[in-house]
Amino acid sequence: MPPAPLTPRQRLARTAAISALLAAAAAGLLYLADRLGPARQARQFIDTIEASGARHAGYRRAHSHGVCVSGWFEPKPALAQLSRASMFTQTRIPAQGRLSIGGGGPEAAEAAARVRSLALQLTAEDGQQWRLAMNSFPFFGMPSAEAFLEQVRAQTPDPATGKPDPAAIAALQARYPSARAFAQWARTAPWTDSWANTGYNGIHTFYFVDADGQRTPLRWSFVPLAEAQTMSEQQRQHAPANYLSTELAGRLAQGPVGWTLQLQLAEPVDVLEDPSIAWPQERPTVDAGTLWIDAMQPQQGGYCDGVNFDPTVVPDGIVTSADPILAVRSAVYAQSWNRRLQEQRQATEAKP
Ligand code: HEM
Repeated sequence: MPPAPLTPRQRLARTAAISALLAAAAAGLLYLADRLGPARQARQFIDTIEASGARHAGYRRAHSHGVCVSGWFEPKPALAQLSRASMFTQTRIPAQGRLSIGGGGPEAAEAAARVRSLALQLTAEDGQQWRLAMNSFPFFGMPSAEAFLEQVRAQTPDPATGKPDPAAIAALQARYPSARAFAQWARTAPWTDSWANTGYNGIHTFYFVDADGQRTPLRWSFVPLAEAQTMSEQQRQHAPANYLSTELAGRLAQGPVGWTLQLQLAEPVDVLEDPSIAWPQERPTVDAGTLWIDAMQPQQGGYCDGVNFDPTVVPDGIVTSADPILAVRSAVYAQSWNRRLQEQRQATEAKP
């Protein structure tokens, strides 16, 4: 016997049920695309970086060479006015970090690296953390993660020559003004002779959120207290491989080294979500506290080796901007961290 025809009410209920199922499936797919998208992009990034010659088992895929450092941060009252982060009401915040050089392998010559870096992890008494990973350049060379991936590909040595294809590099510079500006910075910026007299820039926009929920867009830099001394090209070429580590150890034997945390406040015209565009120097700044480093240890076996200095780890009172490069960094660093920890575990298990 054929089924009885549906009443209008039953037809409506069936249509509603099918629509609900379709909506749930679509929402599920969107969720999966969102979850898998960044992870897939991160794997692609790390695979490309490794193919460019930077696969050093057990080490970071970038900034592989560095030392662990520790000390404390002394916030100024101005900081607690801009951000309600609980740590900014403390007089001292314990700081752990890592000083490193950009690119290169774990054995890279320290003084020859154009880019130097400072990563930090500040931990509040209530356990909240603020992680930062900054470089000595004042803006990023590429306006998007996709453009940066293109650059990593272009820098991959051609098997025939053992060098990157100069035409590919030139093409990138022709296409991206920020790449040209970066090359100009790399050619002309002073080469200081110490990690301690180098400045480090956050370059991404973050929001500081005060007790009333007021959001201030800003970027930060750590400006060295140590006097700048520069190195000539000849001095750099003849410096021992561990020049910066030895120099820092000598300084720390005399006492702590410091940097002022300087906040640069945005004007309404400033581009918030593109770290390849530096804000004009005349923007107002706030001196927000002092970082002191008083100890260092080798990264091998040091506590910083196992830390992922993901710059999107922020306490309540700091909010990341929608800068897409910042989001990509988070996924890529996790991928790099996973791979190196897995390799370290395998190496330990393989030991007799
Ligand atoms: C799409 C852009 C970027 C990619 C794909 C990328 C990639 C990486 C990777 C793979 C690592 C190793 C992470 C680890 O194993 O823990 C790393 C480390 C680092 N990156 Fe980036 N990076 C990007 C942009 C930036 C920017 C804009 C800055 C600074 C302003 C920066 C600063 C650093 C620093 C300081 C480290 C070393 C952190 C540490 O000592 O653990 N990176 N980066």
